[in-house]
Amino acid sequence: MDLSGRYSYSPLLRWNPQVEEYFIRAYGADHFSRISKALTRPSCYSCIRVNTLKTTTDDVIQKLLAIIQNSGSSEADVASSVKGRLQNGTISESQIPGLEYVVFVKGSGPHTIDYGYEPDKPPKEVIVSRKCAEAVLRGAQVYVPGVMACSSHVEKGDVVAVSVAVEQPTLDGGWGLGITRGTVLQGSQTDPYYFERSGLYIGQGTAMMSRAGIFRASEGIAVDMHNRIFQLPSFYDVLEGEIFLQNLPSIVTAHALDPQKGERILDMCAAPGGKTTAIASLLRDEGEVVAVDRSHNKVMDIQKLAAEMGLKCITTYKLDALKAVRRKNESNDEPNMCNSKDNNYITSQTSDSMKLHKEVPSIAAEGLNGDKSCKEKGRTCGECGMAQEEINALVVGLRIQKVLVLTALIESFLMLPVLLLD
Ligand SMILES: C[S@@+](CC[C@H](N)C(=O)[O-])C[C@H]1O[C@@H](n2cnc3c(N)ncnc32)[C@H](O)[C@@H]1O
Repeated sequence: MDLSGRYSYSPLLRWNPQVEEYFIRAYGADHFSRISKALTRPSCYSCIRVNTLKTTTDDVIQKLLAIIQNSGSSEADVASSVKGRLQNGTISESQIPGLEYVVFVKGSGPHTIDYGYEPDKPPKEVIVSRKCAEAVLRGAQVYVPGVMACSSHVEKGDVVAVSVAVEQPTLDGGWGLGITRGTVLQGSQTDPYYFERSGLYIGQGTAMMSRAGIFRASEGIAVDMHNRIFQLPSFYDVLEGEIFLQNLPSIVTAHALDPQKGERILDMCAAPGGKTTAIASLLRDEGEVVAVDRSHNKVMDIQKLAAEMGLKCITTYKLDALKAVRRKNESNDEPNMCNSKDNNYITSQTSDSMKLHKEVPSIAAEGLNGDKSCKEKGRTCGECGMAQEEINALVVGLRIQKVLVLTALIESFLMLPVLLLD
């Protein structure tokens, strides 16, 4: 193997043969090969949603430009400051009609990185998880939980080459990483994923902790990435509450839902609250967004984001959406199920009694039949007896669920998909 080529970023997608054949027929071989290549790269721009309840697009652009101009100028400063993160970006307002509250910051790449490879002296290395690598390719630093393995004798301040270990097929037919967190790398072919990681190096950084520190700490930056294959700005801690970094398809989702002031909208897999807060902003904080997530901590994340953005119309619930809806004639044995005389309500079936655990009123399963009369203003549905506003909540909830499915697919294509070496 040519070891100088090993320290590069040249991933190849391997498709299920049937899927590949289908796409080649649909797109033609050339087009499909370009699509496959593009899927191994991050988006070439970052997308920011401006919180128009707090500020304006122009103001955000001005502030970002000012941050660039006023940041420190010493080399160390540049590496860690916003200037360092933004200087390669071009900031522009979205030209998409209706999305004037979106700002694009252009990135650059792929860049060639000299990892200082010498035949007898491999560079010190850090292996990160795929999720961590996806974030790094979008401008993030390497945080402690993302580190899977590290060379021996890495000390704070050492320069390290960062590569990604992508999940591989397991013997039981599933997929797995197969690296024990904390593994020591020797820089030799006996290292885990040595061959698989060839061509999967995403940049070079400075270790912010020693090897022992990285695996002892529970949070914090493990590697400050100063030399990246793709340079996209990080907006961590920048203009908090005024902007939110969000993929364009997610922003479009909320836009397509067309929330109107006073509406009640249900978001059933809501954390961390990107679309929830986008919807609440479009409502101008007038109405209600019922934001549901099955994880307690993630519900707290939604609350934190809503508070940061100054949004008050968001109500959060810890709730498993899959177990949430029960039909009128189903039996109700569980003590914590809420069931009124007229309607079955969405309610969490988890048995704990966390603070967040409360019934979501007024959203009934019967709305699923989509009776058009239910949607007419001021009407009560003859079939299920629900007031119009209650049905609206569910209908809108269904609308968003449909769009969310689509978005999830688009988003997954925008992220680094499962990469396998050919
Ligand atoms: C990709 S995230 C959603 C992103 C979010 N819509 C946004 O725009 O910020 C998926 C979320 O769905 C939640 N989730 C998955 N299954 C769920 C279920 N059955 N009920 C409620 N939440 C669920 C997960 O906990 C996770 O927080």
